[in-house]
Order: sequence, then structure tokens, then C-alpha cells
Amino acid sequence: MEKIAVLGAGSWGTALAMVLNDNGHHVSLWTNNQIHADEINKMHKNSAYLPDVTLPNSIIAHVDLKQALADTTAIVFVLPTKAIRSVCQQVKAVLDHQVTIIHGTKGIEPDTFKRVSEMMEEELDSQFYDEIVVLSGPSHAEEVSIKLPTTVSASSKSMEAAMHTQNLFMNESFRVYTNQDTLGVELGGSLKNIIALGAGISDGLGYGDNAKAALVTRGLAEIARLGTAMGADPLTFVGLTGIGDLIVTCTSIHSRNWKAGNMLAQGNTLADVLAQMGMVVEGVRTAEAAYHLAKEKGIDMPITTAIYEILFKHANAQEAVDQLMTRSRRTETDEVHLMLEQHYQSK
Ligand SMILES: NC(=O)C1=CN([C@@H]2O[C@H](COP(=O)(O)OP(=O)(O)OC[C@H]3O[C@@H](n4cnc5c(N)ncnc54)[C@H](O)[C@@H]3O)[C@@H](O)[C@H]2O)C=CC1
Ligand SMILES: O=C(CO)COP(=O)(O)O
Repeated sequence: MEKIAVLGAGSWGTALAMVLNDNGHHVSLWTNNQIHADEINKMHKNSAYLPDVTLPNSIIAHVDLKQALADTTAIVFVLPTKAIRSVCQQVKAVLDHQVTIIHGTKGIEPDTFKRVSEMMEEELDSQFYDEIVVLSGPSHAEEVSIKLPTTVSASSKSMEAAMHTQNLFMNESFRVYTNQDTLGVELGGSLKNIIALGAGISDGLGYGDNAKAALVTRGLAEIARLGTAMGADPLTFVGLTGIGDLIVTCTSIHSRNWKAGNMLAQGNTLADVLAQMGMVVEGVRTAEAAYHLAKEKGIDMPITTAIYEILFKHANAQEAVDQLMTRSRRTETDEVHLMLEQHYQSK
């Protein structure tokens, strides 16, 4: 059995810590808040982020990062995207041995358009790890923490690191595939949050299931369009970390992004929604990143553009839907053929 540090004691970090603990590993769960650590260690509860579960006594919360990282074989970063750089800098200051580096964060940095693994590579000391592993897929913490069946992918350029991650996490209710397209996996996991905000808005406006199915399908088309243009494998977007995660985030009652969209459609301001959520809504910052990234690359992303304008330009949601519905006529699959051709010609 191994010693693993999970950095970030929010809902997802806590659920992943529980999976590792179930598999017999020694888990240290790092938080930067002493009251939060005390609640986990003394009450075995995480009331702010995962209120309905009781944590096993064997999961130990730490506020001292050096202590949390001592003797570990793997470190799992499960923080909001905006905290990744600062926590990596703190890790760099104290990490002194080889580990597998894994992250479960889903976002893109607005100013730089960097994916989470790229930010981590910039901030961490490369002598202490091989290639970063991305753990992603349709996996709400609320379900994983009560052992409902869940499937994810462990994606890394290093098959060895991906398989180490698969071995650490895999059990009868948490199935882990390996994958080597980290670019496609990270883009799919991040960009689906924007579409989920749209699904929440659509439901909040009283549009039906037809509209939501259209959002999921055309949302996937634009995610794949951008992703393929950036060099990802188009097939990744029809896998767990693409369509799989898109479906769950657009339809689950647990989704923070869906909930935020729903509250926006009911007339709440973005600032009010974010204040009320109390948990990270990654789609907001990622919408800003994707909007500017798509512009820079000349990629058409009409749904992402509409969400960006609703979030940041006070666009009216109903008018945004009207605009999407009255765009110029298109064929549905020509661009898919083109995308596949370009991808396989470049191989
Ligand atoms: N909640 C879920 O079901 C899933 C979430 N994710 C992704 O995991 C990431 C984390 O999400 P959640 O756990 O839901 O977020 P959360 O909002 O529940 O928790 C975030 C945690 O990070 C901590 N944190 C924030 N800034 C920090 C800093 N600078 N230093 C130390 N700790 C800091 C917060 O105190 C909190 O404990 C996000 O990128 C999300 O998209 C991925 C899959 C499932
Ligand atoms: O990524 C997730 C599920 O796979 C979590 O999505 P939310 O942040 O919208 O809850």
C-alpha cells in the first residue's frame, strides 16, 4: 500500500481521498484552513463541501504541506484552476523525492490559455516526476463518495504514470481506463463546463429536453472543432472525458455549472450566483479563456460565444438563444468529415 497526498479538501478532493482510502492506501488530505482540517480529523465530516458523508477515521487532514507530502508516492492536485499555480509553487518549495503527479482539475487559465498540466509543468520541479497524469471523466463527487458506479480516464504521455494512477484508484465501483491524449482529455473536461452553464440556463428559461439535447450535441461539435484544431485526437471527444462528462454535467442535479446557469436564468447576477454557490464554478473562467482562444485560432464556437456574452457582456439569455437558432443554414456533418480528414492526414 502507498502513501498518497490529496491537495484540496473540497468535494472532489474528498471523494478521491475516499476512493484511495477504500483501496487501502494511506491518505493525507491537505487543506490550507485549520478549522477545516480539525473538522475532518475530529468530526470526520466535511460539512461545507460534502455534507452527506462521514469520512473514514484513516483519512488524515493536514495544513502543513511538508508533513502531507512526506513519504508519498503520488500527489493528487484537486484544486480550482485559479489555485493551481500557487499550490504548485508551495509544493516545489518542499518536495524532495520522486512521485507520480496527478490532477483532477478541469479548467483553462484565462490570460494564458494554458491547460492545468501546462501550468503545473511551468511551476513544478521536473526532476521529481515523469509526466503529469490527468484524471478526468463523468464523476460527480456526491456519487463517488457513496460508491455509485463511476468510470474515468487516467491520461498521460507516460503509460507507466497512467497505469500507476489506474492501479491506485481502480476498484469495483470506480473503473479507470488509461489514455494518452492529455490535450484532448483536458480540453474536453474543461470546455464541457461552459456547455453545462448553457444547459442550466436553458432549463432555467423553461426550454425543454430537445433544446438540451441540441446543446449537448452542438456543444460537443464545437469542443471537438477547437480541440482537433489544437492537435487533439477527435475520438477523445466521443469518449468518457468528452461526451461522457458533457452528458453528466449538463444533466446531473449535482453539477455546480448547471446550477449556476440555472440561477442566472432566474435573474440572479453572476456575482450573486458565485457568492451563493460556495464551490468552484469552473465554466465561468473557462468561458472567458475559450472565447478568446477560439477568436485567436479563428474557430467558430457559437454556443461558447453566447455563454461568454451572457456572463460578461450582460447579453439577454433568451435573445442569445434566438440568435443561435437563426444562424445561417449549415449541413450537419461536413465539418466532422473535414476534421477527421485533417487529423488523419497530419498523422
Ligand atoms: N466536484 C466534483 O464533483 C468534481 C470536480 N472536479 C474538478 O475538481 C476541481 C476542484 O473542484 P471541487 O472539489 O468541486 O471544488 P470545491 O469548491 O468543492 O473545493 C475546492 C477546495 O480547494 C480549496 N482551495 C481553494 N484555493 C486554495 C488554495 N489556494 N490553497 C489550498 N486550498 C485551496 C478550497 O478551500 C476547497 O477546499 C475543479 O477543477 C472541478 O472542476 C472534477 C470532477 C468532479
Ligand atoms: O466535472 C464534473 C463531473 O464530472 C463536475 O462538474 P461540476 O463542477 O459542474 O459539478
